[in-house]
Amino acid sequence: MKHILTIAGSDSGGGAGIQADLKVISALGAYGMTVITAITAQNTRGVTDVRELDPDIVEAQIRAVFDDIPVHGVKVGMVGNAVIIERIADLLTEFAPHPLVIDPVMVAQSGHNLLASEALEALTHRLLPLADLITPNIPEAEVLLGRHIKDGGDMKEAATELAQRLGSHVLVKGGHLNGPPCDVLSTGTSFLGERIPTRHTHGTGCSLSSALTVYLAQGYSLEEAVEQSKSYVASAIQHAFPVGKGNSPIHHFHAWHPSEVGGTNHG
Ligand SMILES: Nc1ncnc2c1ncn2[C@@H]1O[C@H](COP(=O)(O)OP(=O)(O)OP(=O)(O)O)[C@@H](O)[C@H]1O
Ligand SMILES: Cc1ncc(COP(=O)(O)O)c(N)n1
Repeated sequence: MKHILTIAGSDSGGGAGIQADLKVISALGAYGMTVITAITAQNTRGVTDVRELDPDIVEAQIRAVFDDIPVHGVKVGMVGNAVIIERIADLLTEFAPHPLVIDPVMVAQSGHNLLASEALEALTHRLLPLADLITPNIPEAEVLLGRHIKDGGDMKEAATELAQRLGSHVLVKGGHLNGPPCDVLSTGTSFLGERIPTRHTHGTGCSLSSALTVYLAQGYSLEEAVEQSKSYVASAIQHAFPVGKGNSPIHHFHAWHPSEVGGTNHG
């Protein structure tokens, strides 16, 4: 059983962030550990408040895990601000865990900012270069590159250029473009899926990066890990059921408890 650590923000609604990560890690047969960087007051309708934690308690959590428990893979999600980023980067340099998957979370699906604007510099120069794999969605890749991405060709160029700049593999996720969702890896491989017509996709990005961390830790190749993770997330979207009045999370434990209402356009 692999031990996987997620360093991310808490989502009180249970659909994204630390809560989604822990569900994915457990559903895919690994042991999950958590370092919380920020607490969000959040539900299926949006984020109403955010508190970033003191970097000392972020550091204490990371040290508590690494001092005692073998870590077989780390995923990083919402990191909040530059001071927390610097601290995490120092500690990940010290402990050097692999695989290290970083989801450069910037804005929640609901539109709330999850990364301070002054933190971009620290993210790109201190944290992202430590990653084995970075998983930006299209708006995040646009911010990292400083240009617009409008189609599959642009996504391919973006993945290759970011990989060269940051010295890691990059998976640009295509959920935000119209049509069948296609994710593009910096190795040149594209992963085409079928678009499931539902608004219940809260936490898909968090879930994909957690799944990638587990599969890579379990010894899958990069391409296999993307294939498996995409297929897991697609099934979880397919089985999503409404839990609130807004955009509900995906169903992480669909393999054990298939939902009867899961599927399309409900809610
Ligand atoms: N409606 C959909 N049907 C099938 N797959 C989807 C759908 N929407 C997104 N995906 C897939 O889910 C994963 C996450 O993609 P997306 O581009 O939405 O990332 P994200 O914006 O970080 O996620 P989030 O929506 O949680 O912010 C990708 O593998 C993408 O292809
Ligand atoms: C704590 C936390 N981390 C990440 C996300 C992004 O997920 P989404 O884009 O699905 O809102 C979020 N909403 N909250």
